[in-house]
Amino acid sequence: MRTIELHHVTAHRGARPALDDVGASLPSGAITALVGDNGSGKSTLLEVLAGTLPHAGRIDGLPARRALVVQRTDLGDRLPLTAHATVAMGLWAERGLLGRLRAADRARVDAALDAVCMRELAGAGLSTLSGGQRQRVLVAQGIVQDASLVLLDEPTASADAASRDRIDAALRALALRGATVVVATHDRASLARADHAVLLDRGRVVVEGAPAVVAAAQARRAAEALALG
Ligand SMILES: Nc1ncnc2c1ncn2[C@@H]1O[C@H](COP(=O)(O)OP(=O)(O)OP(=O)(O)O)[C@@H](O)[C@H]1O
Repeated sequence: MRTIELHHVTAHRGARPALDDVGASLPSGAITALVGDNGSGKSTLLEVLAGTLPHAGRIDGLPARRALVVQRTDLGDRLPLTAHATVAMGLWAERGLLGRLRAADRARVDAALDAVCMRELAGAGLSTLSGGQRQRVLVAQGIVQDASLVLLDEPTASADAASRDRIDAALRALALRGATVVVATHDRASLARADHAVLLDRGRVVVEGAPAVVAAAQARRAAEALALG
């Protein structure tokens, strides 16, 4: 698999550009962290990569099999679904609306639940799970799709330290099997554990490179903003 390359990518939310002339490289077999303040364009970039938001500019190397994991910890309040059924929904795009799951499908769903340590709670209703557990189920829904590009919007936002570690380990396993993993995150530990990082500010790329370099740039900018009052 090859690196995904973005060239002069621009995308609008209403009349305003939410991404403005973005250039970046997303290596395969690696985790890329997207960081930046609220409203800097992280979610917009994920949606452009997922193909759910139109854009101008060029993206080379975008694979057909893409999975987007959104941050929706309120999900179970409205849908009477078990964790297992939620993960099985990840197979719909590939297999159509499923009736009875085949043994091979069930094995894939079980493996995805295993990857986030949620197999024991497979039969639990989403509404009975904590925010962090629901988030793990959504990550499993992303894993089950066997996508070459896995996009996750703040997958550890409402997770405790143990859930965060499990999610990060599951993302590492995806990268090890060759996937390009892109994670929008505000979590410094997740940034530090990534292989590559992109810092966005108001829709533009400020710096791209090693996580430590990007973290230092982010800290410098925060200190400058504080000094300016
Ligand atoms: N549905 C929407 N309609 C109009 N504008 C939007 C919409 N969603 C986001 N925006 C705007 O687009 C810009 C980029 O938002 P985006 O959600 O991509 O940022 P983000 O970096 O993911 O932020 P956060 O860290 O808060 O999730 C912001 O100016 C935001 O106000």
